[in-house]
Amino acid sequence: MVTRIHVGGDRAYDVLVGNDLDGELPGLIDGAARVAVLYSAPLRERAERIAAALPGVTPIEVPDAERGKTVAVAAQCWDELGKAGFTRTDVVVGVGGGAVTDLAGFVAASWLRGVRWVPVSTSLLGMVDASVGGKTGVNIDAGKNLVGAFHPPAGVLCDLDALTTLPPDDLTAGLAEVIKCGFIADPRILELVEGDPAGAADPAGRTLRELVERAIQVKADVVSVDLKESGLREILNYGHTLGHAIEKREKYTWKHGHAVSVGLIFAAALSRLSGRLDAATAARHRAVLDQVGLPTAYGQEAWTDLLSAMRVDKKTRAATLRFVVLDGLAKPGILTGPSEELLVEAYAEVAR
Ligand SMILES: NC(=O)c1ccc[n+]([C@@H]2O[C@H](COP(=O)([O-])OP(=O)(O)OC[C@H]3O[C@@H](n4cnc5c(N)ncnc54)[C@H](O)[C@@H]3O)[C@@H](O)[C@H]2O)c1
Ligand SMILES: O=C(O)C(=O)C[C@@H](O)[C@H](O)[C@H](O)COP(=O)(O)O
Ligand SMILES: [Zn+2]
Repeated sequence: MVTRIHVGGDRAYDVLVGNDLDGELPGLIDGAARVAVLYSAPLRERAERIAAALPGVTPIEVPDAERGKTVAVAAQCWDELGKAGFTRTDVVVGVGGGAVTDLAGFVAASWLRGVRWVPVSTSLLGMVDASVGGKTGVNIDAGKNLVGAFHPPAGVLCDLDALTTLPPDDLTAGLAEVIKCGFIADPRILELVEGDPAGAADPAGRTLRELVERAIQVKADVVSVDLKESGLREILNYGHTLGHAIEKREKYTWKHGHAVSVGLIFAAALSRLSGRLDAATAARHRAVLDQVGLPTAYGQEAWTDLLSAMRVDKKTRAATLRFVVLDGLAKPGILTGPSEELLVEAYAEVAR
């Protein structure tokens, strides 16, 4: 059974969730004479299978994970498109996790000022988050995803079969974004994870499929009305202000989902300490993240680095830091300009 989740707005498309979805791809690249297929080594065979059914393929193997999400790799991809004579009716396909699809989307957004692209999402995090919503980009030394573009895909394929080969640690990392969606919008997600943590991490199970569909729906509902993050979309950044700072400090060697997990503890602490969230809901963050084996702590000595990294967060306005917080379960809001004292107090809950 294929589930189709619609993403609305000016450039609407569908996210398909199911098994054995490769046959859907030719329909999404209609009219293209050339297709660039971007992938990294762990997805080589999958990409080759997909490429076999497409016209005029330029295969582009990129470095794996965050090592591929750089300006230098994007420039190599542009060179390949140039050599292939890639035109405005051609299509970029990204086969992989969030890092490869963010790169592929950015290459598509910047080539000839924007050509079509399709993420074939193969990681849990990619399915529930990175491939949906049109945020594309690369990391630079100054910070995570600081160079990029909003460029919605033509469609998204989330083939659940791919999750059976995903390393367990990466599957767990994806659960951080799923749990984030539970706190900001859909508490049923939290009940499902708390009630069946093993099922939540079972790539062939029904619990995980329901989690995938629910998390995609949360994201689709938000980006359908606010593609360019003029307001509502900021809620999807819950846990990310500190999370991205950790990724930068770790020179992008930490998994995004792991950093977001620590960031969720910080965001919950900020919400509680600013008097906006009850203690039980704040404590529920650590409990559920612990249950699935996600990290919830980071070093005390890192604080100064993290604070300066948070200053370049995209939600910052002038010198004012802004954080997504909760005013209750599924009631996200913004905390503007918290005192450094409050930030330090909240960080003590991460560093303990
Ligand atoms: N654009 C967005 O809205 C958005 C949202 C959330 C996250 N992101 C980005 O997504 C990235 C994280 O994505 P991720 O967690 O997928 O990490 P990732 O892309 O680095 O993939 C993790 C690892 O799993 C491997 N892998 C992926 N699918 C596999 C499969 N089916 N079988 C075997 N190995 C497989 C990858 O090759 C990689 O080694 C970060 O860069 C983050 O910033 C973007
Ligand atoms: O789609 C969004 O908007 C999000 O904030 C989702 C996040 O999970 C994701 O990591 C996103 O890439 C972060 O965006 P950024 O604009 O803070 O780089
Ligand atoms: Zn994220």
